[in-house]
Amino acid sequence: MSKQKHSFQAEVAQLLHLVTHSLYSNKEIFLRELISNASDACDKLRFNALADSSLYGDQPELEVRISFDKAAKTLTVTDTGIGMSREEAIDHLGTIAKSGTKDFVSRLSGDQKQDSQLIGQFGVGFYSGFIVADKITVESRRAGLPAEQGVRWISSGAGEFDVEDITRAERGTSVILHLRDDALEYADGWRLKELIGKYSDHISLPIKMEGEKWEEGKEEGQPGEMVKTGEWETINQASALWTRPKKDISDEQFKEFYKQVAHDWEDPLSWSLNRVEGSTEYTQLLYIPSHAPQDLWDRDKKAGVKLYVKRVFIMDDAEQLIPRYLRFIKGVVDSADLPLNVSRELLQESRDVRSIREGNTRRVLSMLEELAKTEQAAANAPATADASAENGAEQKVDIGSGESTPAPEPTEMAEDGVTDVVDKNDAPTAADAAAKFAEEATREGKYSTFWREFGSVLKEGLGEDFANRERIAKLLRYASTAGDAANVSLADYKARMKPGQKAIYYITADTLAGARNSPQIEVFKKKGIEVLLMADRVDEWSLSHMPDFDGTPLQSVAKGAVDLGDLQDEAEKKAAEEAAESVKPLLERLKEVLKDQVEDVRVTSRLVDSPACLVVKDAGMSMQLARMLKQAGQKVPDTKPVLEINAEHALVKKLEGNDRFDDLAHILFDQAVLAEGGLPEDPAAYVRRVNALLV
Ligand SMILES: Nc1ncnc2c1ncn2[C@@H]1O[C@H](COP(=O)(O)OP(=O)(O)OP(=O)(O)O)[C@@H](O)[C@H]1O
Repeated sequence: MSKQKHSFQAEVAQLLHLVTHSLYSNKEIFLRELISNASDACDKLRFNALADSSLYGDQPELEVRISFDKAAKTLTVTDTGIGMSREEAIDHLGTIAKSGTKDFVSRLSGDQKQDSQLIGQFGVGFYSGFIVADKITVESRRAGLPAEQGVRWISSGAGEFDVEDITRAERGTSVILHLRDDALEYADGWRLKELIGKYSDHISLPIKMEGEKWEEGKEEGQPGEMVKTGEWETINQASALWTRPKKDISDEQFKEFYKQVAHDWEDPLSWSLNRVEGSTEYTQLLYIPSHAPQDLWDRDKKAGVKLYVKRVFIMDDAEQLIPRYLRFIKGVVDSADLPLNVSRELLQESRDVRSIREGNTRRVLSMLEELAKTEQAAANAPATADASAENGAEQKVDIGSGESTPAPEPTEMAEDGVTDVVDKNDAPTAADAAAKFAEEATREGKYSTFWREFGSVLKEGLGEDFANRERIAKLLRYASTAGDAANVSLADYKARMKPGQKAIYYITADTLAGARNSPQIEVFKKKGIEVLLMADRVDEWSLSHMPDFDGTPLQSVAKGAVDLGDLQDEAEKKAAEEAAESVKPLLERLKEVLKDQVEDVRVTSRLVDSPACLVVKDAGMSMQLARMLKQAGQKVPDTKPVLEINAEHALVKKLEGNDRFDDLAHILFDQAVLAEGGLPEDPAAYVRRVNALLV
């Protein structure tokens, strides 16, 4: 087929524009991205060849070659991987298949600072070539196709690309970058070797470059030069990182490996490498990222743990290896026991896989406990204590058996992971944004960073992982009435409980401000009883799976009548009983007027400044959760709330004998709905009634 012009998918064109404009100051990452694609392509071939070894043809080696031509101003990355057919080149290099891309591009604002931060989190893969090249030629042949079915793809990154058929003797792909004049430093052997060492040393494939040697000038006075020897030399260590002894792996290498497997630009918060022996044998290298991906809330999103069997890549995102509530974890599991031809279906049934998943879960929980402990220790330490701990030093867990408690290594100062920021236009860049993020993460403490980014997902574990519920419970953090911080653990709360207090009190609302100012907690505030404030969508659901913590029941203050038990003195109890008695006729009248809206009307001692509030029955679903489910289009049982009134309040006292009783009763109810975060059923009627009072 002859040459054909194609247009990029709209999002690709937009992304390309941003890539070349926003990532300018960290341009060298393009090499990591291209080598990483080359390595993925080799992994894919190796995997497909398990079923069909003829795919190797007469070219059994899997390798990456990097070459450059100073005179032609080109840099070429060639791999002997799976390659691409014509259709694949059009599809894969002209569209972005990643989920969340549309959403991602729609969030780009045109503001360079914000956008570069977003791009940094998204990862740009192949397109990063355009940071240093004004034209890219890709030549490829898919494994198994004849030489005449090669393809050439050419684009200058401006909206269109050309595709034509070529004859290509070798299987695999060559990406030829036509370097921009300000990127000629990458047509240099030393510079390339330095970058390969920095970014790709951990890749298990050999990355080769043609050797060079110094040759003196042939005639007197003529300068000497480096000339190519024609021999290809392997530049990297070419052994999978997780197979090396821990002591031989530097922090930089761990971080680089993370960036490759997670497609992230920022350093991880923590990692753990372990060789597990026992009934099933495997190596796990797990990372906790430092920020949430775009699609964290997609519960069907595949987990980010890659499966290898005896060093052979089997699949990305093997969801069976990690429970869903830990879907943010990235890394690699290399099993010694699973068969090479293992399928996703087989994984579901495998006992080995179950025990790997349990081992991974325990390991991640240990890593989180370690982060929390370090942060707590730093917070408790006097100001002069070990500065490295306060600075959010790296958290690493030593290699060892999977069942051992991970021992943190001696700590070092955290690095920002960005070494070469050359800010050309004074504009903030992805690298700046990453550095700023790292600085913030350091300041707030790593566990707090983790909690801010992933806490809501971890909470799902209360309902999903019964066996580890207690460990998860200890990792929970909430805002509370005791202060402004949102890092109160249940253990902290328990330690501060008042004498006689029998429950851990909490309230859920649509927002933290709503929870903090809720009438339902007035008496708690007055008495100085701490209440945990929750505004996460998963809070109520997750807590329904945790009736108690460490033997103390958890009690929603918005459910059931408030019973402060021993926290109320005799005089208070007596006053409450008397008040209830005296307003009985009023309650009856209110019940009659509001019978369509409420289940019951009763007097409460929980209110101090407000006239009324709404609660649900003990086992009922909170109104907030019911609202949320309704919004999500789900069926919710039609239960009515209970209206509780404050017999001491002037408005309530005014009700008695008032000739506008019915209107006031409705206003009282609607205001309680508003205070709880809802909307009156008939807002216009509410406004009319209030206006009638105002004139
Ligand atoms: N060297 C290569 N050999 C074969 N296919 C390739 C090669 N480079 C890219 N591709 C194909 O092009 C697709 C797009 O590559 P790109 O780097 O943009 O995204 P990605 O690798 O899927 O994701 P990421 O942005 O996370 O790296 C790849 O998924 C792959 O199918």
